[in-house]
Amino acid sequence: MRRHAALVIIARVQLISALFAVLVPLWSVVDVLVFDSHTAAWLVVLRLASAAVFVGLAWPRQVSPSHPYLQAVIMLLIMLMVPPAFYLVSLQLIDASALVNGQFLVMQLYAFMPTIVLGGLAIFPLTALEILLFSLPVLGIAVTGMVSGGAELALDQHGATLWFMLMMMGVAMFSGMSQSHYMESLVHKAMTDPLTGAYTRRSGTEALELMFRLSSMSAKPLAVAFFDLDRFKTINDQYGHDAGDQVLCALVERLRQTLRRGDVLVRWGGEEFIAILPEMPADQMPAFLRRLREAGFGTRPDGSPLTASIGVTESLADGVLDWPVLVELADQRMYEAKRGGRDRAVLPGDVSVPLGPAAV
Ligand SMILES: Nc1nc2c(ncn2[C@@H]2O[C@H](COP(=O)(O)OP(=O)(O)OP(=O)(O)O)[C@@H](O)[C@H]2O)c(=O)[nH]1
Repeated sequence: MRRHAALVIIARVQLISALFAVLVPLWSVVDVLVFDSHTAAWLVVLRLASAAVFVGLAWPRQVSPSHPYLQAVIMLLIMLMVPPAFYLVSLQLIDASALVNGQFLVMQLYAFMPTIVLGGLAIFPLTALEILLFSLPVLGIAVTGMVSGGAELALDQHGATLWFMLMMMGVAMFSGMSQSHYMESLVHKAMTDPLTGAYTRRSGTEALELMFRLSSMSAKPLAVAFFDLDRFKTINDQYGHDAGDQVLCALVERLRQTLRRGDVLVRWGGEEFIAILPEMPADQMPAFLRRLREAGFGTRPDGSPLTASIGVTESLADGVLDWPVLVELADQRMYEAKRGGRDRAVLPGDVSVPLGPAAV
C-alpha cells in the first residue's frame, strides 16, 4: 500500500514539476514589466534556478525498489520548498517599503506562495501526520517572511494569513486522508482474490519481482513453495462447486495461520497457491514442513484430510538468478511430488518428504 502511495506521489510530483518548469520562467515577463531592471534580473535568475530544480524533479527516473516511499518524500519535500524559498529570497531582493502599485500587487501574490503550497498538499495521498510534517517547514518559511526586516509577528496584520494557512492545512489533511483511504480500498480490491482473499497472481508477480530483487541485493535467500491440492476435482464432482469453494477458503485460512508475518500467499491458479517465503534458507524447510503438517490443509467434505503436493525452491540453494525460474522450478518439483504419490513435498536437492500421518 505504501509502495502504491509512493508511486502516486512520485507521479504527481513529476507532473506538477513539469508544469512549473514551464510556468515559473514564463512569469519572468511580469517581473521584467513590473520591477526595475536590477531587481527583475535577479528575479529571473531566481526563476531559472527554481525551474532547474523542477526540471530535475520532472526528469524521468526509476523508482527505488527498496525505498520508494523515502524517494517520494524527498521529491515532494524538495518540490514543496521551492515556492516558499523563492518567496523568502525575493523578499531580500525587493525593498518592501518602496513598492509602488503593480509591484505591491506582485509581491502580495508571492506572499501567497506558502499558502498555495499548503493547499496543494491536498492532491497527495498522505496521512494527517505526514501533512502536518510537510506543512511545518512551509509554515516556518511563511512566518520568517512575515518577521523579515525586523517586523514583529502581529495578530492584526498576520492573523488572517496564518488562519488561512491553517485552514488550508485542514483541507489538505481531510483530502489527503480520504484519498489514502480510497486508494487503500481500491488497491486491496485489485490485489486480492475475491473468493479466498489470497493475493492475485498479478500482485503476487509484483511481490515476487520486488522480493527477489531485495533478497538478491542483500544476498539473502528467498524461498517459494508451490502448493497444488490433491484430487481436488473429485470434490467438485461429488459435492459441487460451492463445496469446492469452501474448501479453498478454509485452506487459505489455515495457510495464513501457518505462514510467518512477512510471507506472501498467492492464488497462482484455480487450486494452485504459492507462498513466497523471504529469508527462509533450505535448512529451515523441514521446520516449515513440520508446521504445515501440524496445521494441515483442512478437510474434504467427507471429513477426510485434504492433502497437497508441494514443490519448494530456494534462490541460493538452487542457484537461481531470476524469480520466474524460481517459480518454474517449484512447479516442476510440485509435479515430481504428484508423481511420487501426492501428499508430499519435494525440496531443494530434489529431496522428497512425505507429509501425511505416515510421515510424522
Ligand atoms: N470449486 C472450485 N473449483 C475450482 C476453482 N478453480 C479451479 N477449480 C477446479 O480445480 C480442479 C483441478 O483439477 P485437476 O487440475 O484435474 O487436479 P486434481 O483433481 O486436483 O488432481 P491432481 O492435481 O492430479 O491431484 C478442476 O476441477 C477445476 O475446475 C475454484 O475457484 N473453485
